[in-house]
Amino acid sequence: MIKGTIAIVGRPNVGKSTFFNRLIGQRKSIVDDTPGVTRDRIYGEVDWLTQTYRVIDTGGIQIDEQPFAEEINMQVDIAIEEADVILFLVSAKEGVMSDDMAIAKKLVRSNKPVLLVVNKVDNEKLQMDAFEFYSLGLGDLFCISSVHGIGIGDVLDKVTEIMPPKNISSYDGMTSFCVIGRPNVGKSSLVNAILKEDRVIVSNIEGTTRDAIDTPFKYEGEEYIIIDTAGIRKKGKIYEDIEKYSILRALNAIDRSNVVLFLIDGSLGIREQDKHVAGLAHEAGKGVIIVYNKWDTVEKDDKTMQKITKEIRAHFLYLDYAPIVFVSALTGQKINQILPAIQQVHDNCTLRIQTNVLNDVILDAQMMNPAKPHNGKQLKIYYSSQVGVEPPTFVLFVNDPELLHFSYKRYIENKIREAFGFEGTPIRILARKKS
Ligand SMILES: Nc1nc2c(ncn2[C@@H]2O[C@H](COP(=O)(O)OP(=O)(O)OP(=O)(O)O)[C@@H](O)[C@H]2O)c(=O)[nH]1
Ligand SMILES: Nc1nc2c(ncn2[C@@H]2O[C@H](COP(=O)(O)OP(=O)(O)OP(=O)(O)O)[C@@H](O)[C@H]2O)c(=O)[nH]1
Repeated sequence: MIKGTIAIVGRPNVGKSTFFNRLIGQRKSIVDDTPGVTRDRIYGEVDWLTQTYRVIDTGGIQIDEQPFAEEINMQVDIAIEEADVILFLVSAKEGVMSDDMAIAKKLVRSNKPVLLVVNKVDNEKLQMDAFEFYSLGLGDLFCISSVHGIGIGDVLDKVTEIMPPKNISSYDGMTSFCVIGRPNVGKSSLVNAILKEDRVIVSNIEGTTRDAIDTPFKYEGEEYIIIDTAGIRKKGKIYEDIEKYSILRALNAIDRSNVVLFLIDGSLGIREQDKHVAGLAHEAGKGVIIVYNKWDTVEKDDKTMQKITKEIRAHFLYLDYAPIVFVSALTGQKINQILPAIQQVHDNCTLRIQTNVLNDVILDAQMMNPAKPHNGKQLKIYYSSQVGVEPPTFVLFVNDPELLHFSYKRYIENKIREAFGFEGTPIRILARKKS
């Protein structure tokens, strides 16, 4: 689980993206395997000791035709809004610049934990030069060289030390969910339809979901909470028009949710941008429900639903576990299917399978269809056990983890799903060598 968000800020050319890539380095290749996810990504994850943090490179958030000072200003605003800890990057090669001072001033006022990180300290001489950054008034400094990978661990140690604890436990016992989707798919309308009262402003102008907060409510004895995805409050429309920023907002909401509703606009059908959104939902390891909205606008006969289901499956192969519901937020058609679906999916996300029952299924699967030998070596699964929930995570104890190939893992996953359901939740399967 993500334990907090780190944002990198700094003026251009101090080495933010080099540092960012260094942080997310070893995980990048895994994440980039998800199809449809933006390649020039500005967010990633870093594992440090036992924790996982989200990292944002604000340097990648740009607005067209904005004066340069405006742009940095916005990047710092976004970091202050989104991050739990801010890493302020400066460069020992260039020394203190006026833009550094402007950023420092803003950060000091923000009351967020800030670490001053002096980059490009490639040698000892530059280390001496770094001292001038004490003049920025941000306290201790961390000298690093992103290119050479020096000093990064000390920064992450400090991040771990000062990261404020996440206050997610207040939502214990409730099912939290968020609604994500391209602009204008009907997110606010759906929230309103679920709540049956106008707590969220609805309008047909793109990017108008604002000023909402997490909304708890009760339905048939169960407690739910809708996690808000609104943009920076009252900072103006410009922020909400930035696609990369809306992705960050969605990530933040997804982190805090048990279940994600991924909305598609039925009046337009599946669009390219939907793939980015779907990728976010899938990567997070949360429960996912695909909601095909504006069903009222679709001309249909008795085959339409089947046809669209096929289309959705073909476009979002990696979300094959997610149930699909067809609704109209406007007319209220089939809206009553949503909360039961959320509840069911959340139950599946937290389902625990008894070890002996699980082992029966896995051993049967293995007997029916043993793994194909690889270089003359045959995979053997001795036993397995479920080690986690949200998402359900299984460890297979095997003779050699290298022998567990993607297709066989897929086969085992399908057998687990056949036996236990798990609709709506991704499943993780890991292989360990039996000791
Ligand atoms: N010597 C040295 N050069 C570095 C180091 N880190 C980054 N650089 C170089 O500094 C230049 C700028 O690096 P970037 O990572 O693109 O900087 P940035 O802050 O992301 O720049 P913008 O994208 O303009 O915001 C590149 O030529 C890097 O190779 C370092 O630790 N030492
Ligand atoms: N016909 C029809 N129109 C809908 C439905 N749901 C939403 N709309 C309309 O679609 C438009 C956008 O709805 P919103 O709920 O504001 O969409 P949103 O996704 O929150 O939009 P942003 O805040 O821009 O991201 C409004 O004009 C809604 O009335 C639906 O089920 N059927």
